[in-house]
Amino acid sequence: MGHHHHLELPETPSPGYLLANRRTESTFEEIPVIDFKDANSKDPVIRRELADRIRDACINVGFFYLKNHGISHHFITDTIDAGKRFFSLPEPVKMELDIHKSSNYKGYTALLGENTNSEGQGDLHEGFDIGWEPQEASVEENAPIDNSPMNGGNVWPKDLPGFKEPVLAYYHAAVDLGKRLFPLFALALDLPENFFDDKTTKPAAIMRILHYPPQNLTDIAVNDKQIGIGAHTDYECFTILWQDQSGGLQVQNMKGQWIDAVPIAGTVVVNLGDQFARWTNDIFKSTLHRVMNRSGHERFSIPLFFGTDYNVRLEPIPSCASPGSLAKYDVVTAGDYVKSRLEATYSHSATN
Ligand SMILES: O=C(O)CCC(=O)C(=O)O
Ligand SMILES: [Fe+2]
Repeated sequence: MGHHHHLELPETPSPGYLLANRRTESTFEEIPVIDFKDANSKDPVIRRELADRIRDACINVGFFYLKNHGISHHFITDTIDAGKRFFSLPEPVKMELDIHKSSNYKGYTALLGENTNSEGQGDLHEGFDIGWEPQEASVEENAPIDNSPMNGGNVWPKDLPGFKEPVLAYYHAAVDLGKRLFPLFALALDLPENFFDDKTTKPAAIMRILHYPPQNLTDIAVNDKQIGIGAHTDYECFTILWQDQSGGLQVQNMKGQWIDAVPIAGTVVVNLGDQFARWTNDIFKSTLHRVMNRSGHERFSIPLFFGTDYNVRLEPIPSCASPGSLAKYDVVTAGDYVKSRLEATYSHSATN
């Protein structure tokens, strides 16, 4: 037969290296700690070694702790202090910033306002959400206009002096860390270090301050449908999560066991979200996690969800596609994906 008479598998620029090397049968019992001090190294061999450790965590766990992450301690404590002052305002004052009033999911989420696991009955936390905003009003007046579904500014509490500044300072410090992580994720995927640069031009980074009241132990036994945050995966590429010392974050391994992500002072948790799972055909894991605050006291955390620009299409990258294999996911834009997940999360508390 002639050499063009039968269907040929499409050529891909890379031989599905990561696909061939994944270890789907492995599971994890603990979450690795990765030292980020090497991220500054001028030596590409050292950066490569760091990327290899990150790759291993991304393929096998989807979670890792990062130490020497570069976010100054006072940015954290000042933001938690600000959050405590905000959450102790009277409920009607907080509800003036109700997230349901905003077209782009910014502002206040009341207790039970979210239902992160669709099988749950509402999450036992309250939260305050912001997105990109320059730190000083005078700079970046010409910041790129974002016409995506998530477009729009932040809302801030009136009459709460000293709130916005520390919160924005933390936001920018965490966004800077996110910008340093993207090149390492690229390396981990055998892509050029700058692969994500043109896909992350206007940081699609949503930050939350979360407050979990202590959860009554008896209630948990009776009703496991109302926990701090129901089992879910995150929606973006990755999340930079600061958690206080209360504990309660749990991560599901491939055997379905819940592994405690025990707080480790001086670290942040980094976990992958669905955008990376979609880029990589699930070779990078977007791992299920939840929070149950059984500490007996209040718990605070600060997740920052770091996605690509909302107009970027989530297409499988060559190192994660094998010739002729079907992509696991329909290609959608990052903005449409995040918005659809947020709609589902908040729909149960919508008033219309
Ligand atoms: O509070 C935490 O530790 C986790 C929060 C979380 O998973 C989320 O907001 O997506
Ligand atoms: Fe999460």
